[in-house]
Amino acid sequence: MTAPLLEVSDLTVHYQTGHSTVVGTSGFTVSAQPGEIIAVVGESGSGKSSAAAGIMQLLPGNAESTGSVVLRHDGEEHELVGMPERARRPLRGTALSLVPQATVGALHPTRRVSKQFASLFRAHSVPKDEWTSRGVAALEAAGIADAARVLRSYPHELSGGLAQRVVIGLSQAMSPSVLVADEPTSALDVRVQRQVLTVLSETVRARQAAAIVITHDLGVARYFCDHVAVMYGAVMVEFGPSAAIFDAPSHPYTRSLLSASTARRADSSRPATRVKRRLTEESVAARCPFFDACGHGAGTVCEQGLPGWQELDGGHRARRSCDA
Ligand SMILES: Nc1ncnc2c1ncn2[C@@H]1O[C@H](COP(=O)(O)OP(=O)(O)OP(=O)(O)O)[C@@H](O)[C@H]1O
Ligand code: NI
Repeated sequence: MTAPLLEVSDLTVHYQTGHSTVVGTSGFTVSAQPGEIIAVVGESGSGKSSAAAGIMQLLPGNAESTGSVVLRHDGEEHELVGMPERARRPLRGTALSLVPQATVGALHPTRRVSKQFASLFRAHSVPKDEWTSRGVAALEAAGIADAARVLRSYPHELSGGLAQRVVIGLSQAMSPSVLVADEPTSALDVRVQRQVLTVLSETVRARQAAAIVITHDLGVARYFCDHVAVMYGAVMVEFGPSAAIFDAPSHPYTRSLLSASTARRADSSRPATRVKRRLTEESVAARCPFFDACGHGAGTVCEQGLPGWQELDGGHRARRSCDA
């Protein structure tokens, strides 16, 4: 097995609010091999964006992160946590790239596509005489046939699908080893979403890069991603190959997430929203995050600390102590 491109260990993100410290994500651990796409799923507030921002080290001012995020790019190893921002900045876009949310706003509306490549290339000191050929190559890699014309176009002259290919071309123009996409397509209609994800997954696999894709869409996790991480209450509760997660979900939360999505498809009603607790490091460590919902009463094993990982088959694991 080759060394993973991304190795995240025990990543924790805390937010300082008025008088308390809120946990965004705790103990997030994942690694991605070349060509691998990992989905992160879970309900709103479960810590997906906190994990993504922690990996990118693009955190708001009131946030603090601990743990380790190791990135391998061009034969070099970079530990992003604790690295001074001026050393980290040049790695973004080149070694590690954030795929922006697929909205019209992802492209500058009044600048030709070529200009948007130019600012990227300038920022990363690409020689000027290579800008056009590299822009064309990046667009072609994103499946755009008439790349030279698209490069000269303004965003409003492009269809939504084409604009999205441009965004994906831009995010990979510097051949980053790792892409992080937080809900990349949630603003698009379903048909365009699938086109974008097809391009994204094909380009990542073709380049043998790796991607972390945060999504609310279980279909995306199932059909576009190799592995799935399931989050609940700021912690990862299950991880495994997509087929294992969808065919043999183990954690009671994963099961409820999958059955809620099936029920929603059947009768279009939404599952009941749970009351959110503000999580602290103590409350995360105290019990299974799904304790309130799984029905096992007080004093049971579920309440005796955060369950450790149980290894199942083929890299599939779940953080569970009870047999619910
Ligand atoms: N800037 C912030 N300041 C304080 N708390 C925050 C901040 N950002 C996130 N949180 C808290 O961290 C927890 C995790 O939030 P996060 O945004 O990571 O979840 P998410 O899974 O991405 O949710 P969504 O699906 O709604 O995007 C939540 O309790 C949230 O309230
Ligand atoms: Ni989010």
